[in-house]
Amino acid sequence: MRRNIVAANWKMNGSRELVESLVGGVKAGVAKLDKDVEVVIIPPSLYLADVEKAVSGSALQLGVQNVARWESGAYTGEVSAQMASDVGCAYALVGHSERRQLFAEDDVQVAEKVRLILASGLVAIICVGETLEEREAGQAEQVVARQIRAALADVSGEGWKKIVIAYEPVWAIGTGKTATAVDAQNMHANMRGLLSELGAPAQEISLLYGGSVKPDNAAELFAQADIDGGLIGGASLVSDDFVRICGAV
Ligand SMILES: O=C[C@H](O)COP(=O)(O)O
Repeated sequence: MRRNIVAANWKMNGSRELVESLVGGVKAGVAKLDKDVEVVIIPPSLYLADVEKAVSGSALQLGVQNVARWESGAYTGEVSAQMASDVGCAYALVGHSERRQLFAEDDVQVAEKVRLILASGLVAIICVGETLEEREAGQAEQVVARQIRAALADVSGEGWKKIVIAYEPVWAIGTGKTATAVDAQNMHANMRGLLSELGAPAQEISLLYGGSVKPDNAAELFAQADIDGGLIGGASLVSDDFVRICGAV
């Protein structure tokens, strides 16, 4: 179902102390917002239980940053989609550019993970986006379309209700450079067009923007017709900033 979503990807940051201070602040701040927005906290897996405790009694949702390509078994260090669901997650990130670049996660693996995420009843937040070289070579749309087609290869029917796509230009992640609102909107409109082509209920799917979203640029980005919220990295680690971003929806 299409809805406004703001998700906090803590990446490999955090501690029990941070969980307490940050989630407490976000919980209180978001409760005061008069906004129709689903707020998702995506901490490192080790802190999921702590965050779950901290968000209890609020509407904040929980997500996992990555899941394994396998259901269960001898895969030391991995965490399955089913486990994420078991400990209270509602969302799973998949295909983040850091996973693609640093952990060689390719389109085939992303599709496998999407299948397992949906089979476990979680919503998949599928991350897509081009590098600076790809953008400068005029291939941004092509790259994003390839990533989306691959990730959604096995999705159909009810599965579409569990799909969210986050467009994150790689050159904008953690760099302070953001796509202009117009460029981001154009890409999101293309993505929605592609979803229609693929037989998805495109108007019902939430599309997020990520990449250096801050309190001072969030409102303009979120005001675009095809941008339904954001995937926030650095600014999600500062409670006031993150709450202001949630309020910008
Ligand atoms: O998952 C979040 C994105 O990678 C954006 O990170 P950032 O807000 O630090 O640029």
